[in-house]
Amino acid sequence: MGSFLSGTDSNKEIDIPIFEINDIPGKGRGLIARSNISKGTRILCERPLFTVPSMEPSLLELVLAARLKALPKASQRQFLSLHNRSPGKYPFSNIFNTNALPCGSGSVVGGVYPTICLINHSCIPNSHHNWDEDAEHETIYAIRPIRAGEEITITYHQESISAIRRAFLKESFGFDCSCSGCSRSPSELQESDARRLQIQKLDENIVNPSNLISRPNESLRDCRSLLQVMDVEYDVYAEALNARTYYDAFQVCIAHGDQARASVFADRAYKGYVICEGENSPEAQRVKSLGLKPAAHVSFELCSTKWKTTRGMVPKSLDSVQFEKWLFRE
Ligand SMILES: C[S@@+](CC[C@H](N)C(=O)[O-])C[C@H]1O[C@@H](n2cnc3c(N)ncnc32)[C@H](O)[C@@H]1O
Repeated sequence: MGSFLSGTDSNKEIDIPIFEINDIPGKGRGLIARSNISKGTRILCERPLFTVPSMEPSLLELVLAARLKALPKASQRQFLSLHNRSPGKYPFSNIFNTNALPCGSGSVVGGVYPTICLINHSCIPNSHHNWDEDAEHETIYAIRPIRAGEEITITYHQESISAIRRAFLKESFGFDCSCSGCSRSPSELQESDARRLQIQKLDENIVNPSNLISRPNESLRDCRSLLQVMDVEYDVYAEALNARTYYDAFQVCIAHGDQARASVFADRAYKGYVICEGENSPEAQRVKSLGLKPAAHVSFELCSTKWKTTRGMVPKSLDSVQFEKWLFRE
């Protein structure tokens, strides 16, 4: 448990860790890049000390005490050395709540890690954390180039306006966020908030089943708008974060029988997943195979066959502007 695998560059094993653990003014410990790290590099891969589902505090304290007791002494020390944002009653639960990362997006199960739990937060992070259910480990990938000396960051909280984000970080983790996203001027923050609200709204529209069934053109248009807003809000980070939106666009197309566009969207989703989860992640592999065989998806022609195409019907001679228009049916 808690075993640490070194970072890898372009899937090649590196002997020297590509980061060091330092004290960072105002943040406690954190991870600092020792050398330049390129986008798509696996910085860390770690098994959890343990995983625990969410439960009410007094029960959690008992469960954690039992889990800790079952660990080797060295791992117990690793857990106890993690930051506790509110010492006092329920010490194990408070350490767990300060550090646990969900085992998968939206999961109620959390895992704690000796090194990954030392990574600090940024609202515009340079790295992405991902739980691999099959391998039962958490990975950290660089989602943009990171310079030597720069802090490695992940996000503890997604997509909300700065006031809500900052209140959540204060309440749950006990700090006032001063990341590059939160340190923007008031007018820039206002613009960023407007984009984040738009991102939330578009996300909700895209997953709305009635749009998918009867207004797929609208769903595709929302995917296109979401990609554009993400590019402005997240700049060079967006390429990795956009994987999910490309996969949504894939699902819209395949539900109406359009294998040509679906295969292009799957390829783009795959490229994003490779950056933030690695070539061998289950999601990257699943989306890669859907790019080759879109009709294998469970929703193939689920809503209609009105957009029916074959995979071979992707146009070859369009310039990039025309190709995007074709892709999003504009
Ligand atoms: C998961 S721990 C991260 C590692 C921690 N810095 C340590 O020394 O162990 C979360 C805690 O780190 C600190 N932290 C994380 N991100 C921060 C940030 N952007 N600014 C200030 N403190 C931060 C807060 O004290 C938070 O409760």
